[in-house]
Amino acid sequence: MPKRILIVEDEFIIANDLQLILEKAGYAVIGIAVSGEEADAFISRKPDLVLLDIRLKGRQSGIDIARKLRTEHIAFIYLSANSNQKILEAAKATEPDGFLVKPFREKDLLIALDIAWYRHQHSLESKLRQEEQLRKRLEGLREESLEPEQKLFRIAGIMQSFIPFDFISLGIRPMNAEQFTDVGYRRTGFNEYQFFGEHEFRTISGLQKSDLAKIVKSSAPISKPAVCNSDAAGRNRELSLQDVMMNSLRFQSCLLFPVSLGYGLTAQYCFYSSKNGAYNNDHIALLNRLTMPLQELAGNPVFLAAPAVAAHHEAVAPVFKGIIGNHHLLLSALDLAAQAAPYNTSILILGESGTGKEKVAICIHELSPRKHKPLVKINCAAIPPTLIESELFGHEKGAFTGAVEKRKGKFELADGGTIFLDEIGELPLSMQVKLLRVLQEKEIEHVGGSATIKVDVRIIAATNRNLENEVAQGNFRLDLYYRLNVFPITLPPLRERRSDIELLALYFAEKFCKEFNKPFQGISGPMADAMLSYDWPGNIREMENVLEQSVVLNNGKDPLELKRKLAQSPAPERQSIQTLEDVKYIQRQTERDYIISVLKQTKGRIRGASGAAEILNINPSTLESKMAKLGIRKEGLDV
Ligand SMILES: Nc1ncnc2c1ncn2[C@@H]1O[C@H](COP(=O)(O)OP(=O)(O)OP(=O)(O)O)[C@@H](O)[C@H]1O
Repeated sequence: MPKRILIVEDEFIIANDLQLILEKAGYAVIGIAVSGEEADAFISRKPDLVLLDIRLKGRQSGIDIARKLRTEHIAFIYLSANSNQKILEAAKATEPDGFLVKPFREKDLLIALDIAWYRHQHSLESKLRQEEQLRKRLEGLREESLEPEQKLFRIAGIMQSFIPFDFISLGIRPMNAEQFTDVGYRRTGFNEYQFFGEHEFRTISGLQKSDLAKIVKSSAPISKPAVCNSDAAGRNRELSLQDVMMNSLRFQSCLLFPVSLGYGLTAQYCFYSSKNGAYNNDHIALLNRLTMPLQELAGNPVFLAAPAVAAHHEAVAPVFKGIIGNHHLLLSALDLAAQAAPYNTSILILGESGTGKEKVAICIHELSPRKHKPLVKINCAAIPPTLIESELFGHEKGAFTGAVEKRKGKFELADGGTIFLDEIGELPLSMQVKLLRVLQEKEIEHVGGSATIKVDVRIIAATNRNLENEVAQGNFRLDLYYRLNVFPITLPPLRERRSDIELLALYFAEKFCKEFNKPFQGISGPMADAMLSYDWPGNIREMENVLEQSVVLNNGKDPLELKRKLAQSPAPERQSIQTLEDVKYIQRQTERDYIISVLKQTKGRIRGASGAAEILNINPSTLESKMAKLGIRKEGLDV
């Protein structure tokens, strides 16, 4: 059946042209609306996709219509000649499935439609599947005989990837006795929570038992879901428990969701986040759809008598093995990873060099049903452009000089499993077309061969580049970008999650002490201070190197010390070389120092005649990849 398109455009000639192009390409145009009011009538007929001009006749703009389309889950593409930044920002916030700047070519329109439909289908389909899973898991809890506080603990684990929170609580309103009975969990890691009963609520708020109960009793009961942000003006009402929590634990936003339990009782679920503006109508809509199971789970009056359990940390499952940290930015990224892992959706991991993109890719594979099949990694920057096609897709015997025998490519090797395309931003344009074909057709051809080979491979790509900029500069294909960007996950740089520095430092210190068989005597005060105030341009990889160096050069009796200043990399002090690790370490430092000195000589220039790559006689992409691995940043060279 042809896809049904609605055109919302007040310029008659453009609308007519669009209709002709669309019908020629096999789409069914269900109508042309010139205003929001006219569009409303067509939207009720549920088009598959809407082409939407931003400026329209009448009171409503295209952006107003877009908000409705979003809630109705209808795909839409903006068509606009408007480049006003403010309007573009507002348009972006409605999460369009595409954007075309007028005037555009027929070809651009058809590609945009194709991509928009693919993106919409994938995101909607996966959202629905995930929501179904969520409902089933919540309903499943009913069958388990769990203590009330265990129940909220399990609800927390199930909800965390859908509604981001740093704290979740549940209380029954109104409170009858002068007794505080709310329970809560503070998120301390991926699937790790600290229990909060009356004692913990009192400790963090500094309130007496009776004062806390009084606050809850005097807070106006809520009957409708509500979102509050810490920057909301005009707080002239009575202090509520949410205010106490937001102030004491410095939360920036909260979402209150009441469910009626009958007999005048309401269960109040409350989600708190350290991020301002973390909650929106989509979260409320999701909770509304889950009212039944949430009601049944809270409806047990035993909740009222939740025993005060001592604070405990509990790790449910080590799903993200070896990923250290509990900053909310990291945890939100891991939530997304856990959500996407079970499906075949392509994933794009974004983040600066050394933030853990590869590590997260490995975890996603391990969490997917493909875990018993291979995970094949390929660094697109490290392979010379002339070899990359045969590396990825394999070659026939004699396909080129040196191809002495037929060889399988990485895609075939990864069949049934996952391929991790690291530094995807470095992929030459000619290869980008071929990769797009694999994504669309799920088949490859050997270099020098003509037979097509079916492959079943899930793609996880990663980059430290801003791909949108690369697209704008013509270095990356827009269609491939959209295909890969179905599920983006951004890993925060270490300087944006400073609270994890200590945890990571201890983790690496202990790891290397074990590896080099040295007792761990702690980290010296000056080293800890320096690490906490440093910006870590090379992120976790740089920290790992720093700790490795400190352990290698430590005498096993004193606490670890910094062996070089963190801001720059001065020439290494001469050290006694006793083990193979010492040799490897010094080799790496020497290579790092040599590359830095060449880069300083070329004033940071890598490519072109007399660039660092030419002087070092290596490929520029290989040099960039080496720099990333050795934690060298052009910005930090001081040239
Ligand atoms: N959260 C973490 N906990 C512990 N170790 C980590 C964490 N994140 C990354 N690492 C370690 O830091 C190093 C760099 O991580 P990784 O190679 O995954 O980064 P990357 O973002 O893929 O880097 P690049 O962009 O340079 O390829 C690895 O040794 C990895 O094991």
